[in-house]
Amino acid sequence: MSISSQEICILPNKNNLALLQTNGMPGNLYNICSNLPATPTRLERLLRDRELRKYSKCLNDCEAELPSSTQDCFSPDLETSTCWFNDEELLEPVSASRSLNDDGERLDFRASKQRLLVVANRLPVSAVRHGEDSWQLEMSVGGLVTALLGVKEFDTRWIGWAGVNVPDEIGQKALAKALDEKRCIPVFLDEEVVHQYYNGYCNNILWPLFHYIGLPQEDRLATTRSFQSQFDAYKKANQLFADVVNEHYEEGDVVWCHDYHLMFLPKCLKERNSKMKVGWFLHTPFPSSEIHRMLPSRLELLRSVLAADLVGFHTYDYARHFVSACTRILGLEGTPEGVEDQGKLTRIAAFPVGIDSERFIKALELPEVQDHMKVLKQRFAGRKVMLGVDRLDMIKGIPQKILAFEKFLEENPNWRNKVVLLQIAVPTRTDVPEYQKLTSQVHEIVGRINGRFGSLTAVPIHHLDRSLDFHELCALYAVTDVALVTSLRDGMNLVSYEYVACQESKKGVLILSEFAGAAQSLGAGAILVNPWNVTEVASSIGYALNMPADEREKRHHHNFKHVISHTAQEWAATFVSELNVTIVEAQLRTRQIPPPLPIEVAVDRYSCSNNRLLILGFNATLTEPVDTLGRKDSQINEWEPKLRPDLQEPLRKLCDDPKTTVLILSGSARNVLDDNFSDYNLWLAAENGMFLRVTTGDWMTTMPENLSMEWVDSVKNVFEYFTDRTPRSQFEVRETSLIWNYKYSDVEFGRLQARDLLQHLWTGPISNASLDVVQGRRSVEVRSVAVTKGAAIDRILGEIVHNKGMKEPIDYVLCIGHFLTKDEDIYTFFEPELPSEVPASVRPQVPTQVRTSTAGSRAALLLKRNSMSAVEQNKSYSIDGDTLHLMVTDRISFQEGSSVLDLQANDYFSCSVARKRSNSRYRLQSSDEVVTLLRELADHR
Ligand SMILES: O=P(O)(O)OC[C@H]1O[C@H](O[C@H]2O[C@H](CO)[C@@H](O)[C@H](O)[C@H]2O)[C@H](O)[C@@H](O)[C@@H]1O
Ligand SMILES: O=c1ccn([C@@H]2O[C@H](COP(=O)(O)OP(=O)(O)O)[C@@H](O)[C@H]2O)c(=O)[nH]1
Repeated sequence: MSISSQEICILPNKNNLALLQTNGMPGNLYNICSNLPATPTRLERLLRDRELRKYSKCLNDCEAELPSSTQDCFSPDLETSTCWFNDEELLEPVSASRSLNDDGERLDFRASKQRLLVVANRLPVSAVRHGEDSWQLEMSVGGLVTALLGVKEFDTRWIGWAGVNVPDEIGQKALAKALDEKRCIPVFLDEEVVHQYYNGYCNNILWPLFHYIGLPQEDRLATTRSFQSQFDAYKKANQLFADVVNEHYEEGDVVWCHDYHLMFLPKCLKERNSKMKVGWFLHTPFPSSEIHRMLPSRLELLRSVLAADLVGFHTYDYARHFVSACTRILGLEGTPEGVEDQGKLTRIAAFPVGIDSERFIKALELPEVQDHMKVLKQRFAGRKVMLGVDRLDMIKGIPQKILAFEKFLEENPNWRNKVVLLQIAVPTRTDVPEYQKLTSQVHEIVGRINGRFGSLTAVPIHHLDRSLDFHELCALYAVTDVALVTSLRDGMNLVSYEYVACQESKKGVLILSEFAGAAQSLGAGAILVNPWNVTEVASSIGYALNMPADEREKRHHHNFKHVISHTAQEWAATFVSELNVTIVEAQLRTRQIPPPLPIEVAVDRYSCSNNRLLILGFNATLTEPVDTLGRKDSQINEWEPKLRPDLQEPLRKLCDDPKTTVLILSGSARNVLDDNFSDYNLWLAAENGMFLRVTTGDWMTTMPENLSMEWVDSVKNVFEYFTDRTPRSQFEVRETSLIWNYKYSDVEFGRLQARDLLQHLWTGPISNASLDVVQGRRSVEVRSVAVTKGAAIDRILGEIVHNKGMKEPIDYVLCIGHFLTKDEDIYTFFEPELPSEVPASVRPQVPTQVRTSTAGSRAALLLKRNSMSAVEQNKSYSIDGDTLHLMVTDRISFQEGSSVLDLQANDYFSCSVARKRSNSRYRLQSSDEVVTLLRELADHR
């Protein structure tokens, strides 16, 4: 067969090949291409990845059909790579993705597969020892193994625990060698660690909690006492996993950590190598933050997971719960993208797992499976068969299922000899007491019901306490009439997927718990039930058994389509692709994060200068950070920001230094600045610079004359409405702006209300006004477009220069603040490297490194040192109540060769405080660092 077959896929020709290559594909698909013409959006990148995956799969499919003679002509070294496990053998060779172009030239598209290190507590095989250095490997059972066995697109190695204690070196070496053939790498855990980490912390604490069973109740004191040692063992075990990963890691590898056993792993890995690409996926539900809050180690676990680049869950609900836990418990910012902490974004998303459906569908044709099917059909001839396949775990709701079946038999005597329930209950975690109790409980119920409804020749429930092999399982899935999945909570539940995959001919009915993740994907075709409602489950059994063929067909068709298109391969490829994209995005984003302020340099330049200007923001710069988590009732009274007590002394020293001018530039109202700074010798600029005073003088306004404030009343109405409806929110009416603040309210409710409030504003009072709506972290502010700190600064400077009678140009500027983006124009105002827009005719002559103004409105900066009268001539005053109005016009005459600002590039320090992204040159993490900085400056006169 020729491979140019267009029905199968679009094969590369010279043109689209060129396109792939210019995009850096596929050879360097996962490396950042610094010379990309334009940065594609995430969607574009993901779509491109998806296309490439389809494309590469297509090439593989085409190749599988190549005549051997065609295959032979490819170079043999391309054939050596091996791929991930297949069903029985675990390993199979992988072929290269190759093709011919239109001109018959051979193209090799098998980009070397990306190396993937899968790290999970359990390896896909469990080891059984047969002698000092002899091991037998058996497949492990569980959804995680099933899901990951379907992953074939990568050059994968699996790192995990082999489920056995191997204390001796000979045994360890022999096991490592046996596993190596299966591309598995063991992590050796000693018995005590396993007991405390796996049986204890993982399966007795995290597992029940994540499935809403809560923390152990019975022996509360013992659990409380052992909690810390179990958590210590958990961390130790995670570190052991990290050590093995580090040993095998190669640059560029993707490290994919799995499940609740390894929540600490992302942190361990990133601490050692921050460049490692780390993803973490949870196979269980992530519960509501109200449940997660109960965990004594709640903070540490969340923080460790957030060290990953990408965090994945089966469903949107679990992802939502996780984000909510991070906002409520850690006080971090949840965004549609994920969770942000100090500028670092951890992407959070849903990636519903699937199965390798083809494996199941093909297996049905195998003679062994056909034989099993025949035996089963004969064995249960004349009866309908219902199937349950679960690990014997309390989350699976096996007792509830059996009780519902009992109720059905009770209420439907006509069905008593006509239906049977086959329940496969695979023993699991048998060392944990809760699981041992469950086994006896289930046996007891089954015995009672069989005694009640059984006869000499038949029983209604066939209960098996063991696992089945793959062929037996497929046969069971194929011949049964109804599958009954009644999990009380379940991350996904792959049994339901497998059942659907095997029912193409019989079109059996799936009864599925609404508390399984699978309900979100198979809910349309399944009968959804609340497993706690035994009556509902019993009647659903009746409905399923009596369902007409056409309805069964429709329902099955719906689900079958989903199962064959949402496969394990697709799941893994999407996750890894998203992880790669996330890394690219993070690198693009870090470009917007300024570097930390080099405090020593800032201090050094300060001490070398003669006329310094310090511009300090107030809120979150000179105040204590708001502790959103430890909100105490008393704090609600502290709406007004307060200067940090530890800043009083350094600030006083700075203000009293004749070589230093301090300007507090804040959005706050005048009275707030008066209350905090009246005793200092400095300048106050309130309401974003619209009001100005030196503390020895009166307030004056720098407001532009034509500033319209007609909108205030209508915006006030909207703010009042939302304040009434949002507990602990508050609004403030300033003279030039209105601000609604919800920093003490419930974060999520506050954010919802803010969204709603914006809608009201945009569609109502401000729709035609020349206003800006500025969204802060926990606030919404409305102000006139003309009101910004950068717009006010030239007028302020003019007044300061004049008032102080400065004889020397300002040769050092430090401008620090937790400013809104709108106000960051203050940083650019002083930026020496910006091109000048001042007309050449009026531009003064300045040394080359010295800044020149960027706009005519910055005229005050360019005042001739000795002609302060120029300011005088262009200034007018008027008095309105207690406010002195200061009007500075731009009609200032310049003289060549001098300036009030003689600022070299390295004497200018713009610095954002506690902002994730900023246009400032530098950043400080919090006001604590501001304290350090100001103390240092104060000590250098
Ligand atoms: O290895 P064990 O401790 O005996 O437990 C077996 C596995 O159980 C859990 O599986 C989950 O993963 C499935 C696939 O994503 C999902 O469908 C199911 O709902 C989950 O319960 C556990 O998360 C795994 O770590 C265990 O290996
Ligand atoms: O005798 C058995 C019973 C179950 N399974 C497999 O165990 C997995 C169970 O996954 P599921 O997601 O339903 O639940 P989990 O056990 O992971 O909680 C499925 O892939 C089953 O095919 C198996 O291999 N042999």
